[in-house]
This record gives sequence, C-alpha cells and structure tokens, in this order.
Amino acid sequence: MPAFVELTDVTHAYGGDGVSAVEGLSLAVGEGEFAAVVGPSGCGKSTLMKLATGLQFPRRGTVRVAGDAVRKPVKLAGMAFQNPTLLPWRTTLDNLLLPLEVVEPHRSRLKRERDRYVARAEALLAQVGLAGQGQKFPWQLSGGMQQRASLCRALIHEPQLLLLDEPFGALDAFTREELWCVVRDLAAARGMTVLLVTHDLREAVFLADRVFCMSARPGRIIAERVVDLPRPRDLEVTYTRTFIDLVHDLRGRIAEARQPS
Ligand SMILES: Nc1ncnc2c1ncn2[C@@H]1O[C@H](COP(=O)(O)OP(=O)(O)OP(=O)(O)O)[C@@H](O)[C@H]1O
Repeated sequence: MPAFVELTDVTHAYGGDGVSAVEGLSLAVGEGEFAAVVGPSGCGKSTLMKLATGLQFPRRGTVRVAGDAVRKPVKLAGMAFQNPTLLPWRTTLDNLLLPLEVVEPHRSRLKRERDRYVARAEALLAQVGLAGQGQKFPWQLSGGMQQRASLCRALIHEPQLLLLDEPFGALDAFTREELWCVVRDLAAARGMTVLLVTHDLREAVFLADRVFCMSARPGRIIAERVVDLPRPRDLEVTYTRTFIDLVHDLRGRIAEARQPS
C-alpha cells in the first residue's frame, strides 16, 4: 500500500521551554487506511496533526502527503476537532458551506453552482442522521448533532484525507459510540485515508486498521498494532476477547510511556 501521509524523522519545537514537542517522529499511513494515534497527554498528538496538514512545519525531517512535500496548508485534507467550532450566527447549512468560500476551486464556483453545493451539503447531513436540520442554528442542536455537522463540514470539499483530533472527547459515552458508527460508515463509503488522534483506546481499536502509540513528550512512535478485526465492525465487537486484549495491551504501552525515563 503506498504511503499517503508520511512523516520521516520529524522534530518540532514551539520554543519557550526548549523541549521539543516531537522528536524523531516517523509514521506512514497508507492510502485508504484508517490509522489512529494514541499516547499520554501532551505527547504531541495534535502537533502531529498540525504537521500533517501544513499548519506547522518541522524543524527537522520531512512530511509528505499524497507524495508531495508539505510546504503550505494541505487542501486535500478535511479536519474535525473536539470542539465543533460552528459559527453561531450561521445556519448549520451555511456552516457546512463555509470551507467552500475559502478553498479553491470551490470558491470561484460557489456562486454559480450554489444549488449543487447545497444538495451536496444536504446529502451529507442526511448521511450522518441530520436530514432536514440544515436551517437550524448550531445552538439549536445538541452536542452530538453539532459534532455530526462538524464532520460534514470537514467532508464538504470531498477531501482525500480526513483528520480527526479528539473529535468525540466532549460527548457522553452513548453519543460517542453512535458517532464512532457514523465515522466508520463515512470512511467506508468514501474510501478516504483517515488519521484519528484520541485518548480513547476503545475508539482507536474500534475504528482503526492500525493503532500507533506515542511516547511521552517529546513524542515519537514507540509501538504499532494492526487491528485484526473483520469489517464491517459493529459495537458488539468491543466485547470480544481480541478487542479487549488489544485495548489492554495498548493501555500497558501508554502506562509505560508515562513513566519518567
Ligand atoms: N502553540 C504552542 N506553543 C507552545 N507550546 C505548544 C504549542 N502547542 C503545543 N505546545 C506544547 O507542545 C507539547 C505537545 O502538545 P500537543 O498539543 O501536540 O500534545 P497532545 O498530545 O495533543 O496533548 P493532549 O493529549 O493533552 O491533547 C505540549 O507540551 C504543549 O504544551
């Protein structure tokens, strides 16, 4: 499988206390693969996302996406974060259309082809269980509904790469599991490459083909596990021996990584 996202021996520091956020970080995610990254708090998971999307550039090492060195924000990526960050004065539908007002070639087409883009946004809303909710404002939606809308916004320009940074961290356990299934189905339907950063080991194992575990700061990859569970997976899989053993194993790796060296 050719690598779609590839970080090679990357070191990045923000300055300030002089300790790098990540150091010697290498990771390759194949095209169409669903990868998850877990690790102790502050180990540089969000930094990895920023490097992979060209929001930060490494001091050392290289970052490549779809074969090209990353030198500016990566257009073929869509992103969703823990906080849905929908603009409260725009309807849900207008929030979804927002990236198209910024990203070319959609920007120039949006006025002429608005109906086509609105139809695309409505189809996405329907796909995540929000059919007919487009005219509501974000504050009229529950937290889980807002996060569904935020996923749609990340997908509106049909990205080849989806980056999810703790997307369900603020939700209750039931809503979170519902959204795992939404992401599972979106990823399967679109065949895109997904990179998920999460504290939740069950989430990582349920969704991913491969889970990478990072060391404590400065972060690098210290373990990698293939999730050998057949697809499509439903929530029942989370009660199987294979699933539980894998989560347990990852938990052990993170506990080790948290020990001061
Ligand atoms: N903009 C910034 N300026 C200075 N330091 C930063 C900045 N962003 C992150 N850091 C530092 O870099 C380190 C890695 O941060 P990062 O947010 O990547 O970790 P994380 O693994 O995502 O954290 P968490 O698990 O708590 O969400 C942290 O120690 C953090 O304080």
